[in-house]
Amino acid sequence: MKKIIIATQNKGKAKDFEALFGPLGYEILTLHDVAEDMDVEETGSTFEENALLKATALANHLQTIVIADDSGLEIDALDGRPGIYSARYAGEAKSDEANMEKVLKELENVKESDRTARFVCAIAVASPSNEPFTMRGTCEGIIATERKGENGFGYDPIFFVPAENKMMAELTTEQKGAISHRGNALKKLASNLDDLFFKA
Ligand SMILES: O=c1[nH]c(=O)c2ncn([C@@H]3O[C@H](COP(=O)(O)OP(=O)(O)OP(=O)(O)O)[C@@H](O)[C@H]3O)c2[nH]1
Ligand SMILES: [Mg+2]
Repeated sequence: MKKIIIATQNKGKAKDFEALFGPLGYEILTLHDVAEDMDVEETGSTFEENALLKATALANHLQTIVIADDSGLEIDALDGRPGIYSARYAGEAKSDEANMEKVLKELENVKESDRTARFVCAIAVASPSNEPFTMRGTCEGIIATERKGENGFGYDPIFFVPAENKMMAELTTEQKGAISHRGNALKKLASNLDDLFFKA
């Protein structure tokens, strides 16, 4: 099977990528498979900058083409926070539970019509020989007042998707891929994956 390397430590993201790329005939490898110790500091000020940092570091290390994903949740009532700090919003432990708790508390007195938010995903593709590039996908939603659903990761249990009338964590991985920020960013790539990764 053709292999695609994703520069991520996040197992939830890896699952999303598998659902998106598996049906197209690709196997997903992550940092856990190819460079267990690699931890790139996310010092950029945008999703794109951080995705490029992660992708170029691993592409240089492995001398092959790789993908990275930098993503997060922008909440309008919080002026776009947690944004690029989504993974560590409640501290360096990167706890999904603590992050959701913090968001719910900050929105305690915010009414439903003001709880609009979006997931943003920047995908970067880097290789030893070509200029790296990025693409972005988004997914609009509303922050609920309590958790619901068992699937997904991160803030999925508190992110209501009006288009599906369900929480993100109530969707299967395949359903999430069809409408998510990650899926939307990757759609732009999927049609020329073979050209990019497996040129003869
Ligand atoms: O509910 C969610 N559904 C999603 O689909 C989603 N995508 C991103 N996020 C949040 O944003 C952080 C990314 O931060 P991030 O891009 O730095 O990734 P990360 O640090 O988790 O792993 P890595 O890829 O950097 O190794 C994640 O941890 C999550 O908190 C999501 N939450
Ligand atoms: Mg990260």
